[in-house]
Amino acid sequence: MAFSGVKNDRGELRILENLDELRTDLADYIAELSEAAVKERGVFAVALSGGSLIGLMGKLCEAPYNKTVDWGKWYIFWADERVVAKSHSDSNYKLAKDGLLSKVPIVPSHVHSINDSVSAEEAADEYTFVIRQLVKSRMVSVSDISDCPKFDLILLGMGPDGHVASLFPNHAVLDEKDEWVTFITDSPKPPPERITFTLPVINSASNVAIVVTGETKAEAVHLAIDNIGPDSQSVPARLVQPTKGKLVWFLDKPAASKLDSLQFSE
Ligand SMILES: O=C1O[C@H](COP(=O)(O)O)[C@@H](O)[C@H](O)[C@H]1O
Repeated sequence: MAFSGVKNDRGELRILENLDELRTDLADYIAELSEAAVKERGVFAVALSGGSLIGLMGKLCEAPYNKTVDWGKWYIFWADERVVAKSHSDSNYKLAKDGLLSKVPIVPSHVHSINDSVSAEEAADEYTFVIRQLVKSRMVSVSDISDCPKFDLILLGMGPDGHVASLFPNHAVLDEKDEWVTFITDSPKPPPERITFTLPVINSASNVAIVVTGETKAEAVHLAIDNIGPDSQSVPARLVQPTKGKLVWFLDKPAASKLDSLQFSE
């Protein structure tokens, strides 16, 4: 690892030498959280994102994780989803199914994807209802300081504009305080219609990981993590601040290249 430590109030930073190291560290981290949650609660409720994240989770499909992780106890959700058919190449569900879920023994009824045959608004409402039922049965915990669900882990990627889930810069969706899951129909990144966890839900999780690679995202990483004043407030990733949970950043060296004053151990 090139650097590991805590950076101001922005959580733990893990900067990895290369993508292979990042994939291994991420798999270890997820496997450890899964083991701890299963020991404590009997289940592991994890929300995925789309994009590059799924490929970076690939080691979980390999030994030893494919055998040692208690896959039967996993409950899968999406922190955001594109409102397209599940068979569409833009679907975050399809991405995760092809790249991860079809390769490990997850129980199909534990996979909670959105209804792809209704409007974005209906899909967000139905998804909220699904999560509510699972909170009632305690498959998903509940926050002790709000009525929000408390996922064991929410895994986020970040776009070059600093968006996380489908929370885009300067979008009204960033101000949503009442809903758990909301929708947008004007995403600046196609496809336009999406559902997304809101900031209160993301910030109620026990653990949040933001996984970012590549130089094209270095400026957004700098704005999201370093103390640089008002400019940074428009970066959605900066608004990820778990109230009681733990935030960990997984970065490769190019993504971390614009961070202030970090000493890399070569
Ligand atoms: O559109 C989306 O983009 C982000 C970032 O994707 P990446 O490919 O740049 O990592 C992703 O986290 C989100 O789930 C997705 O819907």
